[in-house]
Amino acid sequence: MNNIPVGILGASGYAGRELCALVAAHPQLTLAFATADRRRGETVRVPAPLGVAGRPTDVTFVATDDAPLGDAALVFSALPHGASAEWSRRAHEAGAKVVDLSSDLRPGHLTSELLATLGARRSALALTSAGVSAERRAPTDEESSIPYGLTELNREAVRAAEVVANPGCYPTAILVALAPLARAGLLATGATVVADAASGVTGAGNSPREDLLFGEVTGSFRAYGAGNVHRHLPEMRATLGALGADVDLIFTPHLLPVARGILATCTVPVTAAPADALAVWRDAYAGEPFVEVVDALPSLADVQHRNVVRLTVLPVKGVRTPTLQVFAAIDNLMKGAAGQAVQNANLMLGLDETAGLPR
Ligand SMILES: NC(=O)C1=CN([C@@H]2O[C@H](COP(=O)(O)OP(=O)(O)OC[C@H]3O[C@@H](n4cnc5c(N)ncnc54)[C@H](OP(=O)(O)O)[C@@H]3O)[C@@H](O)[C@H]2O)C=CC1
Ligand SMILES: CC(=O)N[C@@H](CCC(=O)OP(=O)(O)O)C(=O)O
Repeated sequence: MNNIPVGILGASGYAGRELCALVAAHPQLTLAFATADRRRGETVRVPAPLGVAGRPTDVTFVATDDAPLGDAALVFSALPHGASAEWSRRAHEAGAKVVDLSSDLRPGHLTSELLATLGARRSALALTSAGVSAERRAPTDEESSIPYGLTELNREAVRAAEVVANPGCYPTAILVALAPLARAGLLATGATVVADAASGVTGAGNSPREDLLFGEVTGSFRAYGAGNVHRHLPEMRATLGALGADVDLIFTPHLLPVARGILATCTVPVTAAPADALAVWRDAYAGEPFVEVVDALPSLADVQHRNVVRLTVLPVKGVRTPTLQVFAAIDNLMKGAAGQAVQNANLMLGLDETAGLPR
C-alpha cells in the first residue's frame, strides 16, 4: 500500500511540524492536508527528519474549518487539549482513523464533563453509558474502545483501533521505565515510586508564554507542576493500575533549557532486588524496535531526533529497602509525540510498525 492520504490538525505547532516532516518522508504516506488557523494560507518548507532519507517539502496550511477531513484515511490531531477531542470526533465521523496527540482521550482524562460536551462522540468512539457517568478516572476496557497508544504496552489494541489516544511525553518515558517491574510483580502494594523528570522547552508548545522566553529559561533550571498535581499523573496512575501495580506515584516535572528531550529518573522500592536487574528490562523489551536497554546512563544526546526510549537501571546502595533507579531518556517530540503517533498510525493502517521512523 502506497500513497495513503493522512491529514494533520495543528500542523504549525511543534508536534504538528514534526508530523509534517515524518509524513513527508514516509515511504507509504502522503499529506492530504495540514491545518493552522493563525498561519492559514502560509507555505512553509519542512526539512526531512534527521535520520530519515528525504527531501525538504513545502506544506501549505489550511484553516481547521476548511480541512477536507474525509479525504484522509487517517488524521493526526496535534491540537491543544480541550480543542482536540471534538476534532477527533469530526475526523472519525468523516471516515478517518484518528491518532489524537492531546490528553483529551487518554485514560484518567475522560471526564463526565468532557463526555457530555462531546455528546454524539459516544457512539462514534464506542463509549458506553457507563463511561458517560464516569467521574475523572480511567474508563475500563468495556467503557472505552480508545486504546492508550503506548505502543509497547498496547500493540494489539492499537492495531485494531479506529481511534487511539497518543500518550503524554513524560508518561511515555516513565511508564516504559516502570512497566516491567509492574508486570513482574516487583512493586509492593502501597510503595511510593518517585519519578523526577526534566523536559526541553518544546514540550510546552509554541504558543507565546512569558515564562518560556529565552531570557527566563536559558542558563536556569526549575521544577514546575510541583506538589504532585501535573496533568500526566492520571494517565500514569491508570496505566500502572491496569498493569496490576497498586503504588503511590510522586511525579515532579522540571524545565530544562534545551529545545528537545526528556530524562526521567524513577526511584522504585521493590519487593526483592533481582540478581540481574537489567535482565528484567532486557527480557521485557526483547525484540522491541524502539526500546534500547543499555548499560550506560542514557542522555538526551543519545535520543534526540530518534523515536526511541533508551533506559538503564541501577540498584540503589545505602538504603534498607531494596530499591532500584530506572533512568529513561526520550525525545519529547519524537517518541513522546509525533514519532509514537506515526508508530501507532503504521499499525492502524496495516503497515510495518517501523516505517518512516528514525531509529
Ligand atoms: N510538545 C510536546 O512535546 C508534546 C505535545 N503533545 C500534545 O500534542 C498537541 C500539540 O502540542 P504542541 O505541538 O506542543 O502545541 P503547539 O501549541 O505548539 O501547537 C498547537 C497547534 O494547534 C493549533 N491550534 C491551537 N488552538 C487551536 C484551536 N482552538 N483550534 C484549532 N487549532 C488550534 C495551533 O495553530 P494556530 O495557533 O495557528 O491555530 C498549532 O498548529 C497538544 O495537545 C499537546 O498536549 C503531546 C506530547 C508531547
Ligand atoms: C515542558 C512542558 O511544559 N511539557 C508539557 C508536557 C507536554 C505533553 O506531553 O503534553 P500533553 O500531555 O499535553 O500532551 C507540560 O508539562 O505540560
